[in-house]
Amino acid sequence: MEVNKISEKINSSPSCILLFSGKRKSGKDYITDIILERIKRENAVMLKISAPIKSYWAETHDLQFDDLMGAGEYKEKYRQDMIKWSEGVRRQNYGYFCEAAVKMFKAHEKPIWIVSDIRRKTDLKWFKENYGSAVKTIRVVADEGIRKQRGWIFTEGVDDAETECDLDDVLEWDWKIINNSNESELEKQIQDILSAIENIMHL
Ligand SMILES: Nc1ncnc2c1ncn2[C@@H]1O[C@H](COP(=O)(O)OP(=O)(O)OP(=O)(O)O)[C@@H](O)[C@H]1O
Repeated sequence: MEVNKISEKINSSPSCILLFSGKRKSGKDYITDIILERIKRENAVMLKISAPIKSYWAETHDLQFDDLMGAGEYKEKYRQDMIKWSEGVRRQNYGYFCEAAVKMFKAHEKPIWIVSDIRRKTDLKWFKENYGSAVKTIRVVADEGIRKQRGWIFTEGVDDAETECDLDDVLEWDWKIINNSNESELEKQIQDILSAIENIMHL
């Protein structure tokens, strides 16, 4: 028990927080899964800001949390309502769901955090305000044609909504990953990020 307490304390300030954003089907999940796999399990945790929103929605509407988190059609039925509700909460406290995700995934137990679904400038702001230089930002980019091949279809009310577009005019990212299905190019970009993490961890 005591040992757990100590390690929690040591890791209570994360060394590195990777914030990923990108358009639908750019490959955020694909890439963050690879990065998580390559980092030692005991060092990293994956956070999804959408998880506390979907968890609340599942509980209060008698729905399946896993299906809401999945890539299938199930979540689409509830998307607009979840967005509307979460926007109301965010208006009162823009960091509410970021903080809820940190708690939900017990992120403070690990030194490296990977957040796969940053959508708003206020998400960036909250992490930077709270964790400063530990925060690194990554934009995943893929050509529209490639995203279409991966199943993306432009949907009014979704692809033109703030949730998908708020970060389009942010130009400064620590890394931009081009994910057009060129495996060796992607591998090199992932290696750059892993090397940077390694350097940070050895400081
Ligand atoms: N480099 C790649 N090589 C092969 N398949 C890929 C690659 N990148 C993404 N994919 C595939 O494309 C599909 C979409 O990728 P992914 O789910 O990671 O996108 P996303 O940005 O998380 O999408 P969304 O925002 O809609 O959740 C998935 O089936 C994924 O396996």
